[in-house]
Amino acid sequence: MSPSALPAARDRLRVAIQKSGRLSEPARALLASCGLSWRESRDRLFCYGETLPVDLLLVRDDDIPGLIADGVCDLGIVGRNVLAEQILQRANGSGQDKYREWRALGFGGCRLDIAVPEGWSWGGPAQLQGKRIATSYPSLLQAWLREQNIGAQVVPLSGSVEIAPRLGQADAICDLVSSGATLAANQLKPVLTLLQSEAVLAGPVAPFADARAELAALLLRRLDGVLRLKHSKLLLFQAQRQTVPALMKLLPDAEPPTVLQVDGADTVALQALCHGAMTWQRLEDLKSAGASGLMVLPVERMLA
Ligand SMILES: Nc1ncnc2c1ncn2[C@@H]1O[C@H](COP(=O)(O)OP(=O)(O)OP(=O)(O)O)[C@@H](O)[C@H]1O
Ligand SMILES: O=P(O)(O)OC[C@H]1O[C@H](OP(=O)(O)OP(=O)(O)O)[C@H](O)[C@@H]1O
Ligand SMILES: [Mg+2]
Repeated sequence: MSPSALPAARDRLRVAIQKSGRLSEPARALLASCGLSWRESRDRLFCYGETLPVDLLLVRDDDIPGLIADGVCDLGIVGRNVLAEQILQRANGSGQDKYREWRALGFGGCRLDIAVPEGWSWGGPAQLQGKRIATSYPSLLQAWLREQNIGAQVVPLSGSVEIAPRLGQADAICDLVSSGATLAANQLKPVLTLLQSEAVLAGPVAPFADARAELAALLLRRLDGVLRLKHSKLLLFQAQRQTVPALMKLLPDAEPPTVLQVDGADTVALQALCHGAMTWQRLEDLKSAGASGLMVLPVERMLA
């Protein structure tokens, strides 16, 4: 799109998410937990924001970076794997990035791995010299091969990459791995990780120059609050004052606690916001160190 065709100033924010697939439900749930709600359209492609002027566009995940680059959408939720691949592809053409990762969102985790037939004894990246590698991420793979100074042939495929070695199309593959079940089913083993991926919020490199700037800042503030509290719990307990330092050593992930005197004696009540997982084992360790009346409460929202 030429600069003159850029969309006019807008006072609503448009966020693209995957229409259907692995990221669609968690992306929607995350935005809803930021206080957004939408009126459903009949075609389920565009949802009008009701609580805030933030609309949703439901699309194929691969289209999200391009929609942001063209200014059709302001923000998008997409896998880092897709974003990184398209940033490289576009950089080849223009040398300029128009969008970037704004926040990692903590779901949709997977890796972009190189995998080889189980029968290979793996001796390191140099073993890929002169080999054919099938992938849906040709730019990321090409960039890595260049960096490693390995001459290998990249075989681009849009899907079912794991079957390529069995079909004789390639010697190795470079594809997304989560549980590893698909690799195992195809007698392949992972040997290298090129990228650790998760869903990310993508947005333009240049700041918004109209009302969208404030809306994006509001959304980011809420997102940060939600992401920060994802695993956080409020821990309540009682203890003897002299045991508090030892107990706090067991809570390195806690914010400085609020300490309240319970009676005239030495007993105090503590409340501490803990950011790590509050497992049974941790509660039992606290009890052994002198804590009593332990209670773990969920934290829904926080505004610093
Ligand atoms: N096995 C996996 N485990 C976890 N996350 C994954 C896995 N495979 C892919 N992902 C992540 O989820 C994203 C979306 O995957 P999905 O399979 O839904 O995409 P798709 O088939 O390309 O969908 P679309 O129809 O929107 O193009 C991927 O880009 C990646 O970030
Ligand atoms: O390590 P695993 O847990 O087995 O997951 C890895 C598989 O998941 C994805 O495929 P998907 O299931 O989305 O199929 P598709 O790529 O054909 O759409 C990815 O492309 C791998 O093939
Ligand atoms: Mg896709």
